[in-house]
Amino acid sequence: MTIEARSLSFRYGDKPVLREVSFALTSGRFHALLGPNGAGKSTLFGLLTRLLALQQGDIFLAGQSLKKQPAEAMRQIGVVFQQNALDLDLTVRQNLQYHAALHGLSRKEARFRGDQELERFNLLDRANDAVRQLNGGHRRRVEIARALLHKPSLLLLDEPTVGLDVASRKALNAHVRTLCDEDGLTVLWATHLIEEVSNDDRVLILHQGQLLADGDGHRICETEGTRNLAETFHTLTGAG
Ligand SMILES: Nc1ncnc2c1ncn2[C@@H]1O[C@H](COP(=O)(O)OP(=O)(O)OP(=O)(O)O)[C@@H](O)[C@H]1O
Repeated sequence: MTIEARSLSFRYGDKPVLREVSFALTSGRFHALLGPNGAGKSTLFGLLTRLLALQQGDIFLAGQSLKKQPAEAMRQIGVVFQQNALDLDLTVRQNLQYHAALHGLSRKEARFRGDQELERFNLLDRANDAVRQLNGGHRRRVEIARALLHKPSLLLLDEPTVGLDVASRKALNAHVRTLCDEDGLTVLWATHLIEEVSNDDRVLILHQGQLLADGDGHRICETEGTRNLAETFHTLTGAG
């Protein structure tokens, strides 16, 4: 399942934040949305998840406009926002079950799906622990497991490694990549950290609300005449 943005522009008041942003993600691939702080990544996520209302342009999910089929379309999407959104005082399992109920899963299904995801994320033994007892990396894993409970085909992650140490960042990034390889999940991973992006990824570089590059990492480097993505990112945005 793919998502396509067509000519998205967005402003807060009279401040333009996104300008004519267009792209189409490829089903089953890991896509890195790379942009410095303030580039407009979270705003773009807000539009893709309908937290923000479209102002200009449209978004298509599996060919259907979000304007026409919002509820149906949203069932295909799982989201992990930048801010941790788990209830720290509930257990891991309770957090998952609560979220599953919001998606209309029965109690039995919720328990089954929750435990299935926890097992896959190597967290089943922590199911009865309060989230507060988990380290940052494990909390993020629970959030991703939660986002996958309703079996979406597209996973959006907005700077999911914020606040994690280097080892946890690497592990989380690697884990999400396996979800693409093993489950055919389409992933859009927003980050300002070049080390989370690989040359083989599809890379979208956003800067000051404009998409400056979109393509396979190595191709972008060829086009820009740069040695690697870090240099490309720096040349295009001044960041990195
Ligand atoms: N609610 C808001 N009202 C006004 N301006 C906003 C609002 N939210 C974001 N902005 C501004 O819009 C621009 C893009 O912000 P956005 O959060 O989308 O970028 P980002 O790439 O996600 O950056 P970060 O990683 O720092 O969150 C920034 O200049 C930000 O200050």
